[in-house]
Amino acid sequence: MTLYRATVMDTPRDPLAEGPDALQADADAGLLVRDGVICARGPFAAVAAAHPEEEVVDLRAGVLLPGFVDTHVHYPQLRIIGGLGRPLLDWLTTCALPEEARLADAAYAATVAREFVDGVVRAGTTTALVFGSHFPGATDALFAAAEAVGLRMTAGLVVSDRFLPDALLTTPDAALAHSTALLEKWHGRGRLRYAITPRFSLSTSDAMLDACAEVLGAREDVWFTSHLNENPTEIEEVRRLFPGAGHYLDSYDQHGLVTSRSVMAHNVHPTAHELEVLASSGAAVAHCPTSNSSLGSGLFPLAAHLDAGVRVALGTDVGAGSGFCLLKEGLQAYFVQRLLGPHGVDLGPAALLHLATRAGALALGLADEVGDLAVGKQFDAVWVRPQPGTTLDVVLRHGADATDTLAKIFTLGTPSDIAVVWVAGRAVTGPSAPVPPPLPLEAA
Ligand SMILES: Nc1nc2[nH]cnc2c(=O)[nH]1
Ligand SMILES: [Zn+2]
Repeated sequence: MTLYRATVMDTPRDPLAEGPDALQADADAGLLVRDGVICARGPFAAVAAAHPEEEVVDLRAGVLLPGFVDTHVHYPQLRIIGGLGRPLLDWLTTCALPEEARLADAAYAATVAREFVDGVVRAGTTTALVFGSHFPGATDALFAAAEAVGLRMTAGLVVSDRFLPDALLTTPDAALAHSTALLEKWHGRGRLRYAITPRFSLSTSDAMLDACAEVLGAREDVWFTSHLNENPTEIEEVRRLFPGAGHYLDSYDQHGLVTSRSVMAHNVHPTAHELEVLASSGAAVAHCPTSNSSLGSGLFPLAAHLDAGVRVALGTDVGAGSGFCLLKEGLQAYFVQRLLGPHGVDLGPAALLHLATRAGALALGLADEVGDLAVGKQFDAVWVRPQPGTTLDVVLRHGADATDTLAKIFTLGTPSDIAVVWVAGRAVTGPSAPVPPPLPLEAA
């Protein structure tokens, strides 16, 4: 067993529903971890007195937070982060899809998979819902890389049968066969799960969405993810392609793909009826604010989602998003709501922490295991410990209170301020993390 001594902050209750007091902030707390699970939490002196023989890890020089949960990120897009200045469909054609085609090369895909998982955990993400590749071998490499590092990951083969370059297309039969094979190999293995992943309605026929529904229907515990209502031109095209659908969400819903195990990315331009359907089905929305800002997709109507009772969490949407760190997404979510003026939601630091952690765990059906640092949860955690002398280090020493400290972490924090990341009690970054084999200098 290990006894961690730290300032601990988490949000087992929802500050958006209950107000900023829902922030749980414990100065000089003791967290006792056995077999990766938190088995005691309280004032350090009390926990230490009850367990005098345990090894103590002193983390008082920083702040301990729950591991971040990224509910929307694309593995094949790591190397094209930074493609600024284009709207969605132009960006896809120019930046994303040519790079995604390169993952046909198994060696290239394996290298990118390792770079991706490494980048994700270094940013403090311990749980992620990941868009895989259009290629089964490359998606297999992603699962293997996540397993090697220990990332808690839900992912799947991305499937499409129209609109994209030929190299990225498949048929409904092949999609069914390859998805099923990957699902059978990886779903439920350690911390890995499978998600059915049609790219978006624009690139999938009704027959392909039927194939997706067949895989989803075969298992109770498999997940579904796709894109929704991101950009006005995209929405118009979907309307044209699915004349029988009442709206964009309906193009999925008509195939039984909108359930409490569905996570829909973006939803920047929803109709009232779509919000009703999302709420009544229990589906969640992955809000990706740096992506929405970079592509000029729009200002996310968070208030409308919350008023309708739709579950919302955060996603980085790399490579349209600007990096893997949920701290930056939290800050950008805050900015977007500010820019909405009276229509924006007042996102305080506690709400940002909730969106970056427990809200994601709830969206992924994992809130009994992760998302906060309560007794009984997995020890998935990040230790925010900036290098001495950095601006974050300086301002953290002058935080007025816990909320102010958290505000400073979201405002200034970057992956380089995250000193250690644990998944299920095991360090996956930091000094005691296993050293992965070196990457080749040049991709094959
Ligand atoms: N942001 C984003 N939207 C998409 N819609 C379909 N594919 C994508 C993608 O790769 N990124
Ligand atoms: Zn996306």
